Amino acid sequence: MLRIAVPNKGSLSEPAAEMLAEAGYRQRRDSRELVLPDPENDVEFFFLRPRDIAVYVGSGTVDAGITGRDLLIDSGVEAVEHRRLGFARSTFHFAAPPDDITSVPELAGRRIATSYPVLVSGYLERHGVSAEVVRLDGAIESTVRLGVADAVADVVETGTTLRAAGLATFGEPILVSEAVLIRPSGEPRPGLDILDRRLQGVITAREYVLMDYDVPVERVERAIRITPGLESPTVSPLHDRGWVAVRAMVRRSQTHRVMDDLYDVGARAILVTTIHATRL
Ligand SMILES: Nc1ncnc2c1ncn2[C@@H]1O[C@H](COP(=O)(O)OP(=O)(O)OP(=O)(O)O)[C@@H](O)[C@H]1O
Ligand SMILES: O=P(O)(O)OC[C@H]1O[C@H](OP(=O)(O)OP(=O)(O)O)[C@H](O)[C@@H]1O
Ligand SMILES: [Mg+2]
Repeated sequence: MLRIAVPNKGSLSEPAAEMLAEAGYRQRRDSRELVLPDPENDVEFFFLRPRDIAVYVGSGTVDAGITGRDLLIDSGVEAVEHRRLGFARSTFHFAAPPDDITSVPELAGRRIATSYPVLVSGYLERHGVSAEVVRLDGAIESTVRLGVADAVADVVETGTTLRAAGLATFGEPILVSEAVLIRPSGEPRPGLDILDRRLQGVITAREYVLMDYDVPVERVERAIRITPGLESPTVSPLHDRGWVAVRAMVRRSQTHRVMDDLYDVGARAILVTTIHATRL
């Protein structure tokens, strides 16, 4: 049985559970369940604190885990990022009151509050800046107002929390993060390939839509240049010999541009369908 660590709380927990359910795995019914065997799929889930997951994976106690790239790096543990999962996207930034600090060199000798001390210290060291790192568990944005720090280093998604605290980011992002599947270093454990293929299937199903349309035979080559599909689009005859039907996968983010372009070359009855699952 493949042992998989899954976040039990926080921002990663719900989207991770959703992705696993879409990949055909059992879901826990109660958020207090700590272990969930899924014998039908030959896996066992362990619900753990997101911050601890890298530690369990690094030591080989579990065979794989879902966590954030920022948490993996901050753990300092040797575990391998096996696949990006495309949710819980964020950037990790320095921020401070804009009338005080606006560049990384200005952090020298100042106090920086963060929940990610290893990640931040590593960055400062690489940039030759010597500053005091103050480790706190959360609500980092409040620390400047409360006088325990001069700047912060924290997760930024929309920037709303920073703005509300009167702070502004400066410098390049310290890290671009998202949820990732991690595994112990060395050879992947047997069974990881199946989990990985299933998760990849969910990611693809989310990233693509299925597009169907009819197009006059003499314009089909032009239409297909707009929707080349993943390997090659399906072209089927219609009852009216002058037309064919085409089916292809299209990037979700491109849906409307592609429909406009198809319409312009003469395609009609353009239909878009959501994909539930894929195995490529
Ligand atoms: N607002 C957010 N948007 C996207 N990702 C986020 C956000 N907040 C935290 N994360 C990500 O969640 C992971 C941290 O999860 P963790 O559960 O430790 O903290 P949390 O989500 O802030 O939960 P809590 O503060 O409720 O304990 C990191 O990978 C981080 O990048
Ligand atoms: O850029 P935003 O969209 O505002 O999101 C970023 C905020 O979200 C998270 O905080 P969370 O709500 O988890 O509280 P915490 O600081 O107590 O962890 C993170 O730590 C930031 O504070
Ligand atoms: Mg938080």
